[in-house]
Amino acid sequence: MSVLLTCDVMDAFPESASCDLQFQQWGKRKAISGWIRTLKVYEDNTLVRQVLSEKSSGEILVVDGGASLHRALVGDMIATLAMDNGWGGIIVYGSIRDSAQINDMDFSVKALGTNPRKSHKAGQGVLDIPVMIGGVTFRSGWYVYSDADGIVLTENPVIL
Ligand SMILES: O=C([O-])CC(=O)C(=O)O
Repeated sequence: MSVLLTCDVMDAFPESASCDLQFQQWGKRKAISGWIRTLKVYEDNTLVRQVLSEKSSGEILVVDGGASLHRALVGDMIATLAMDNGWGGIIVYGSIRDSAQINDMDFSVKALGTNPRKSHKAGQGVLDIPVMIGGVTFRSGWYVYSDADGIVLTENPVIL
């Protein structure tokens, strides 16, 4: 099934929320879309792993990691877990590691950058709260399109 591209969504609905932040992208799945789940953490990926351990019908986990480039919130093990559980992709406002391995996966991970330093495991964080990233607010239950050109949010899936 082909996924609607961010440009198509913006051309059809120019007032849609387009994230200005320039993320890096890893994984072979270059264009994804899906319902959003949000998670806010800081240098602690316990809840990232916990949420992605749940089965999903293609949702995209948006992790607000406070833009920290100091510790990786996702590595190849968590990315594999997410893919195997049916998640549509992961967007991290922070860092990842094992980026070369993730790049070879049939999955999509976006993040600000990479750091090999591992995350804390204290279990702190908040699930399903609105998070503001790159000038737009990601909300659980909204819809997201993500591809090589950017990230666009809509309240519901766009039908063209
Ligand atoms: O377990 C972690 O903290 C992250 C990681 O390296 C992985 O997912 O492979």
